[in-house]
Amino acid sequence: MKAILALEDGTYFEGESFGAAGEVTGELVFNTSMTGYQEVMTDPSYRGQIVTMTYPLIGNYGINDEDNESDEPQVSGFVVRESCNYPSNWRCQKTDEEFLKENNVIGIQNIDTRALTKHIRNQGMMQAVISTEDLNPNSLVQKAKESSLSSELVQEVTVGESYFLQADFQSKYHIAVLDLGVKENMLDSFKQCNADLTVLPADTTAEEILELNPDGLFISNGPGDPKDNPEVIAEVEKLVGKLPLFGICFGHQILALALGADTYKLKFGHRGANHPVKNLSTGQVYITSQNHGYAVKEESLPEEMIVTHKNLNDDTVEGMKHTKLPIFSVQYHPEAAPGPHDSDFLFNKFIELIVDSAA
Ligand SMILES: NC(=O)CC[C@H](N)C(=O)O
Repeated sequence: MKAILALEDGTYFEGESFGAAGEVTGELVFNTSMTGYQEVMTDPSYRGQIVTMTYPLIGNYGINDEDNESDEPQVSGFVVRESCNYPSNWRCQKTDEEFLKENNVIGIQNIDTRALTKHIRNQGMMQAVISTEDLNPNSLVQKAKESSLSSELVQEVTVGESYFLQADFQSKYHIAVLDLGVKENMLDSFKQCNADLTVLPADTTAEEILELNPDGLFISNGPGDPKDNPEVIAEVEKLVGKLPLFGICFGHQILALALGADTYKLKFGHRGANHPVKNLSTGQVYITSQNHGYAVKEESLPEEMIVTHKNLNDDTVEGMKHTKLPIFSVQYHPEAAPGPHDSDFLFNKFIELIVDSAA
């Protein structure tokens, strides 16, 4: 079945429907990871976005029940050059197309994803629409223009009720997790560090968090513009100086805003599994997994916050820490699902910070 991908600037691409039929709008972004399409599809940070995979063959090892980063696919739409109909892997349970179809996610294939990506790199991220129903490019461009990224994406992905998770081995620490769209693999990473977790809805207040008496608070990844969440930022601000704090990606941005700094939107973001990040104090470079469209403004950081990491591609802030309090955060994804495991140790680093600050 024919499908069209149309962008708000008037550009459009004809392709073939794959996954569910219908029509969907979203912010068009690209991801350069060669593997990990299942983790990308199910990462709640992609809520509201149409994701283009730049690697040309997607789906070749299929989909399994274990690698999801959340309960369902989160992307609004999925764009590929070619989806594989005959995946081959011992863990494979279904094809990517079956997965999208059964979860009602609209995909499009046979797209020149190289040309599309170059276009987004030049023009920046923008709203787009995929349709199998309306095949009139002019009307589709109009629909893309009229759409916008929702400001309530966190409410769509956060947990309804808090829940408890036990550490994989001996329980030694208790970490409160502010779930703004948390990826499963972040929870797994903490569980492997002897941490019990209480996962909390995004509207949990600072008082409620303190009542749990946790050893620290982890602020998770999440979708959309961090500034669309003033209530969350205000509650995190109240916890500065009260608990050890660690933020990843969206959590890093929320933490920066809570400390009085500012964030801004990047032109086309960082989404992929090989972004080089430099630790400014050791000079060591890590290859990191990333997925973000916003970043922290370096010059807006208060004096007590220092930049610890920078992206070697564009010199943007990738990590920060407080000079006196046990607070640090990174923009990249140490849990790396998908991606390299260079930065796994950061989960343990938070535990060490908790131990040190209690001593
Ligand atoms: N992975 C994330 O947490 C993404 C954070 C934020 N939504 C951004 O795009 O910058």
